[in-house]
Amino acid sequence: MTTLLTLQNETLGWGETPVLTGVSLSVQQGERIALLGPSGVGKSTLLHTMFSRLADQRVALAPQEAGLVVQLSVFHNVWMGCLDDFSAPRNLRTLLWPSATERAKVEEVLSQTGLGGLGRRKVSALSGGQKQRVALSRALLRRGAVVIADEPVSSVDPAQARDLLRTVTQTFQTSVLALHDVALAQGYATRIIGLRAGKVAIDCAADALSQADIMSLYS
Ligand SMILES: Nc1ncnc2c1ncn2[C@@H]1O[C@H](COP(=O)(O)OP(=O)(O)OP(=O)(O)O)[C@@H](O)[C@H]1O
Repeated sequence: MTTLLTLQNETLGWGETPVLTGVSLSVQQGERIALLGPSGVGKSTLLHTMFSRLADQRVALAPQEAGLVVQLSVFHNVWMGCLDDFSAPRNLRTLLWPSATERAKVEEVLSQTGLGGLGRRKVSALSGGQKQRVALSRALLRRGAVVIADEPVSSVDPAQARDLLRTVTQTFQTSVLALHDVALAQGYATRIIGLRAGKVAIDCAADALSQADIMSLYS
């Protein structure tokens, strides 16, 4: 088994303010990890730390606020996922005159996220759920060893959320997703990390946990 990152008794936070203390965990290649816990407990904080510790890997990131440039088209926002694969002049050319091949590559991932045919649409004209799927499409186009995503399907319907997580699983060998839907998390994850009151309260194989075990995070 290959270990991608390890945290050992670490305090995580922003500036002087600790959010999580005594965090010890590692992420192994091939795991599908769901990060659960009440709002504000520190899921994004932990994802941020994991992302920064994976600097030697190609990581696709879908942050909670999506990080989209809403004045640009869906195509351009998705293409951003692979900007660092190309030179600045090539990226400038793509910004102004995307080629048919580039458009087709993006269209392929858009069809996987239910956004087929919307490449030329301005992101500002999309719904919240569509914007979320643009952010996920950008991660899918990027590919990489790991995907880190913060509530990537919170604004889409349950059936679509399951389909999208299946696509994520097929594209990435390793994934760490913050989720708020416990049933969705149990269906997707091989491992669940649960945060409660500033600590890692659960770190366990998903199939070894009952619904009640998980709900204790929220009581
Ligand atoms: N970029 C940031 N700068 C400073 N403080 C932050 C930042 N992001 C989060 N925090 C703080 O860290 C704490 C934990 O927030 P975090 O976003 O990690 O929780 P969360 O579990 O992801 O919440 P939610 O489910 O609501 O997204 C909060 O007190 C929050 O204000």
